[in-house]
Amino acid sequence: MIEAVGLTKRYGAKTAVYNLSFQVRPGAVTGFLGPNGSGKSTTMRMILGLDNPTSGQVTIGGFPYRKLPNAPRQVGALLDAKAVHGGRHARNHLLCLAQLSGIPARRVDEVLGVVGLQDVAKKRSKGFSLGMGQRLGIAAALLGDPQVLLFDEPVNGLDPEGILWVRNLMKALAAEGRTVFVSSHLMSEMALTADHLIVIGRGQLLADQSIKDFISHNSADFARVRTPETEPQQREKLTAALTEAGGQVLPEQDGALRVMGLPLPRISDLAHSADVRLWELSPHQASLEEAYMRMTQGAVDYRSTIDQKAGLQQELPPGAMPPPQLPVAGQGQPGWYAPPPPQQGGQPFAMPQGAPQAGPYGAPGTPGAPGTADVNPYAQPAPQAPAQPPVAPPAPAAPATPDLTKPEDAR
Ligand SMILES: Nc1ncnc2c1ncn2[C@@H]1O[C@H](COP(=O)(O)OP(=O)(O)OP(=O)(O)O)[C@@H](O)[C@H]1O
Repeated sequence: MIEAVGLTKRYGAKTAVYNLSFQVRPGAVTGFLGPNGSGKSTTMRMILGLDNPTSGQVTIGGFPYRKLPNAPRQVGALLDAKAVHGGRHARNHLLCLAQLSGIPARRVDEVLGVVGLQDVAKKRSKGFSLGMGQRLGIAAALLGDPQVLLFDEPVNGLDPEGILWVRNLMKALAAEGRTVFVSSHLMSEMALTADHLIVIGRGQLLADQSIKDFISHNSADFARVRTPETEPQQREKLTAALTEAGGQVLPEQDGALRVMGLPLPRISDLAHSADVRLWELSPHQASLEEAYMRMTQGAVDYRSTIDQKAGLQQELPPGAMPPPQLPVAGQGQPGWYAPPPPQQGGQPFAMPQGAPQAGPYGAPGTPGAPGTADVNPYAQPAPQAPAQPPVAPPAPAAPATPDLTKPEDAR
């Protein structure tokens, strides 16, 4: 198990990671998510003893990495696939790593087979594609047959077959009881691979929960309902009936209705009672991407502000009208990319603040832990922190978090 307690890392004036506490358990794939620059790689480097925390600590199986007996046999990692001596053959590269750790040479050929590089084992890695480099990095991580594995963006540059292979590999490693901690920006892939998520924003913990809970706490499922287009009054009648029954009804661009807060059978019954015919009644489940975008939208540091097509557009002659924009399904609607929270007053952005509290999975809190006495560089006068930040109970909406919508310098 990997355990971080009050982990903080500063680079000069820059706080890359702040007071991060979490556990990564064996037997599951734990996804590590966060926007660019949120501190994922820094956290992974501290786990691997490549960077020293400014305060707090992180241990693997109870030991800081540098104190782990025979660490390469216990922990394998892929941090930067390009960190390879390009002039060396793939096999020689792995052989060097194996010899440094007392791993027998036959294991090198084994892992080359596992990652599918056996045919290019004698080729210099500087000629490798991005995907081949990733495979070589994964081979290096597997070399010591470790119980704990860390992968920073392992599917970066892999083709669909490679992505599927990595997904199955991660799951298989976890199924063998290993601890698998993997970062990725590919939400669709993470949704298929990870069992549990740790999400950070600007170096701080935003969520530590199962994928299922993460999606349900940060997005809302809804039903799409369509009435006959030829009879608009039916749509009005149904909207009134659903609203009266406590549903939230939003018009979709194609004329359908998006209904939240009512189960499908109830919608069907209400339509029947109102004598409204339905052409469509379908369930829509929120995706991990929607939930993630919703949770992290206030913690994104790097966002394009410029319409990249602007410079390509020709100026219109005086008096001319621009051509009509083709509608994009759902775009501009409330909930596009950021569906409403599951319950009014939910606190999907709640982050740990205030008094030390119980850690995830009932781990002890961090009173007196190194780092907790630090001044939070992001702190603003904030109301009561939730008792269990990642899974905030319904409460009157309140900004329990620092204002992450402002750039750090402006706070
Ligand atoms: N050695 C360093 N010196 C100074 N600042 C650093 C250093 N390493 C990281 N940082 C800063 O710390 C912050 C976190 O960086 P980090 O690379 O950990 O983020 P990340 O979540 O891995 O980002 P990405 O998703 O883009 O890979 C960034 O603002 C980065 O500029």
